[in-house]
Amino acid sequence: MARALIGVIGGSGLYDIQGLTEVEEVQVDTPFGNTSDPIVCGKLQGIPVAFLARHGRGHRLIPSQVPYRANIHALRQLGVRYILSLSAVGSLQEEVRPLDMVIPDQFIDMTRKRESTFFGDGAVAHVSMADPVCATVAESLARAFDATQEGELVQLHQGGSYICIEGPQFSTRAESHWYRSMGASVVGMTNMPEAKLAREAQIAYATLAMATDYDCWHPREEAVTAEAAIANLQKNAQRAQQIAAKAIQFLGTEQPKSPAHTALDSALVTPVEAMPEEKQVVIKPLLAPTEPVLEEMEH
Ligand SMILES: CSC[C@H]1O[C@H](OP(=O)(O)O)[C@H](O)[C@@H]1O
Ligand SMILES: Nc1ncnc2[nH]cnc12
Repeated sequence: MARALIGVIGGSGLYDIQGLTEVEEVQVDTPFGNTSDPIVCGKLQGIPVAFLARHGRGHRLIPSQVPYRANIHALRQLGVRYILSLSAVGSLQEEVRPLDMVIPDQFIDMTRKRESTFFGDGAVAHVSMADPVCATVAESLARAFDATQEGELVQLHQGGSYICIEGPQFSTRAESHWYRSMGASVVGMTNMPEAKLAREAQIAYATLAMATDYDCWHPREEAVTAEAAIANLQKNAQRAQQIAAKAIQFLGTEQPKSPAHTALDSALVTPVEAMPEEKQVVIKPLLAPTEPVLEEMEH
């Protein structure tokens, strides 16, 4: 099976990754069925990458229907140690203007209808979500933003909370004001439980969030529509590709250690041998060492 070091999950408006060579599409078998779309594996500047369109190519899946567990399990099976998530978001703060980019360092999970763990059914673990974003992956995105800047007005905001709603409807005005009162920076519909599952899979995760609108709280701006959000996202799509490529280069050459890589060391309560056999099939791949991928790359 193709192996990858870095996974890129492309959100709204980002259905492929440019510049991949040695491309191979794979349908990974998972205990949770199919991924959102076949995973596109290939190399970017010699670094093995796996790209997954979160909503499928053609944007067929609403946020509640994205098979988050299948997606993360499949990426882990491919050997992925770092995930770059690319996402459209609404801005909840005046200074985060539409077209600006944000690298959140926190998430608030307001989703209600999603399977959000690999555990249960005879296997118990409690991973820490105190710092849900890998600081090193976030840093690689920030460095990539700086390295690809061409004097444009797009600003990067480092840090801030991404509040994840169930969707697919956008928020009511009352909700939007409420999220602002919580101090959240941006609102989206997909990064939870994705980030939780990445942590359970011991994958370092960070998001490049692209502000497309002011949601519906702003006194002088129109309430968001999907049409307007996607139009603004498309203005940033090329830049997002450049940032992702550069971050992949940094991560691929530096291969930093992340606390996420050992998240289960202090979290696993049930010994693997005590788990029911069908559960071991789910959990063992999350515990498997990823080092062989790195060794292969060095030769
Ligand atoms: C079309 S705007 C709303 C849509 O875009 C975001 O998705 P993603 O994070 O995959 O870019 C947002 O969460 C909604 O699903
Ligand atoms: N205002 C908004 N709310 C939720 N998800 C979004 N994605 C882009 N804009 C959004």
